[in-house]
Amino acid sequence: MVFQLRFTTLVEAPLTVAHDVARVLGRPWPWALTEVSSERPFADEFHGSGGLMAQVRHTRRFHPTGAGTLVDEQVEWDNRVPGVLGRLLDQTVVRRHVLAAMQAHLDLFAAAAQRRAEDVVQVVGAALVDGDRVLVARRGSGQLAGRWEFPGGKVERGESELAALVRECQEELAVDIAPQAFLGEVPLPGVVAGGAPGASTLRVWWGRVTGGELVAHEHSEVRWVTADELEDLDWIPADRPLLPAVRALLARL
Ligand SMILES: Nc1nc2c([nH]c(=O)n2[C@H]2C[C@H](O)[C@@H](COP(=O)(O)OP(=O)(O)OP(=O)(O)O)O2)c(=O)[nH]1
Repeated sequence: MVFQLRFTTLVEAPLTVAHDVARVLGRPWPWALTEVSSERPFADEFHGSGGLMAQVRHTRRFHPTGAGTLVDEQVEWDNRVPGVLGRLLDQTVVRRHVLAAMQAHLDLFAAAAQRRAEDVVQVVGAALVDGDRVLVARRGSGQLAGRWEFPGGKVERGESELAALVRECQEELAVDIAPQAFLGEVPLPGVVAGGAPGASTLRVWWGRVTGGELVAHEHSEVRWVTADELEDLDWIPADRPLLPAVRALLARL
């Protein structure tokens, strides 16, 4: 008979940090587990067995949200003792042990991930929408010059993500914006602002222009494009996984 418990934790950290800290902390089981799959920074799965639990299956999924990373964990196990006695043992001993161990583990994890996030540079991007079009910007200089991106930039220490988004749009485009909702998050490869390789992510919010005259202060070009024109642009490769969410947004507005 298979027993299971599910745990959901909201961690104030980007996807990469939540995933990496979770992996450093491991799992709260006193025996070794074998990695079955790992897809950084979205999921991992470990199997093992020990104590009263046979065939433990522990899966974790990391979902980006506007408030941080939602970590969805499932612990499944089979009891070594069959039948009614096994069910009784599960209710009185095993389940309580799993709950207590996971609770302590998750509290530690959430605090550690939040602390680690303070040292990781966060990049924010704005998908600015007008009617059925979204504003895209072509990077004017640097290694990624000529590639298309969402206007935005690095969040400064002590600054909120949305304050950074508003500031960057003012600096880069000379417009006031009203952020509307979180759209998605992708890991950024390589080093961002001298941080650890692969530690930063780009978190994109959609919004509307509420004032100002659009001027490309830092980009070589800005363009309002429809959903059908998105795919053909020469995007920064890291941004491509965000395009389905932008298309879906334009379709439903
Ligand atoms: N703004 C933006 N940056 C992106 C996107 N995709 C992507 O990989 N990046 C990367 C490029 C850079 O390594 C980093 C953002 O840095 P940035 O140079 O725009 O930041 P910033 O405006 O704060 O610039 P600065 O202080 O260095 O002048 O994120 C995107 O869609 N928008």
